[in-house]
Amino acid sequence: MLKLENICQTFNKNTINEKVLFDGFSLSVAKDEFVSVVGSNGSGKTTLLNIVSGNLMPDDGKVFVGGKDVTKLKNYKRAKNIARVFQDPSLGTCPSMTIFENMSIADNKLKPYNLTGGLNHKRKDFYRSQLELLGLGLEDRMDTKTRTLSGGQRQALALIMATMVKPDILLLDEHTAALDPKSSDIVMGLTEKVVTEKKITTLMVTHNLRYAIDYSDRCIMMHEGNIHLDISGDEKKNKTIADLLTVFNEISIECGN
Ligand SMILES: Nc1ncnc2c1ncn2[C@@H]1O[C@H](COP(=O)(O)OP(=O)(O)OP(=O)(O)O)[C@@H](O)[C@H]1O
Repeated sequence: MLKLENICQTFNKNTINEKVLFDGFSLSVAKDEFVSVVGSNGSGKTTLLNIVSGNLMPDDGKVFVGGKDVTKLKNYKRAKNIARVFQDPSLGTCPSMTIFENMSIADNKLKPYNLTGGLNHKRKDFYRSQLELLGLGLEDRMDTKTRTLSGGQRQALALIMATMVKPDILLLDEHTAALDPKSSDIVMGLTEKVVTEKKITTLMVTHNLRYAIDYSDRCIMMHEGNIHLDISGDEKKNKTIADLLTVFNEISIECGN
């Protein structure tokens, strides 16, 4: 479903701050696979998501989604097929609009004039059923402005909005990092439910090693723009957080951190 081939990316080329991040980076993600991406600060996780979403055009290499070469496609065009939930709960929803208005906009995503499409009252029952999936009672608060929701509720809503029109790929960019431990667990559980029920190919960047092991089909650990560890199946099942931490520390020691 997703393929990155020989990606090269250097920041601040030919300056004293030159940073070669990717030098022939490749990754393939199968359809419906849920991949967690962990790694130290600066290892390239967010840049990887930016390259997939089209927010950053790599210096070299190719990006394929569903077999189609999207390397030259701008981010707003890729948004039809790729959805993203960010770390900051305020980025996924419009705070001055109600839950219903926010969902109408997300629902009209693929229509040509989505802002003028207006509110689709005929779809209200569908929106309600989507919100019911969350089990947070938001279906009874559809006229509530989203700015009055908690961070966890907003992230849960952002998740539903991002997946309401099923994307080919869902990018989760540390989407639980700004939440308290309980809300974070709730949103992570909801993520698993939504992604499994809707069968969405997912790439989740997280610093939470427990989430990385427990919720994904496959876990990759990045280090300095390379994949240092790539585990799935029984190999992943048998790994503990302590095992992952050991690998993490080994890399850091090699680096002299
Ligand atoms: N626009 C940019 N200009 C210059 N350098 C950049 C830019 N974007 C990323 N970098 C550099 O590339 C490296 C990887 O950054 P990236 O944000 O992808 O790491 P990360 O793994 O997501 O880190 P974190 O866990 O801290 O979010 C870092 O050294 C960063 O400073």
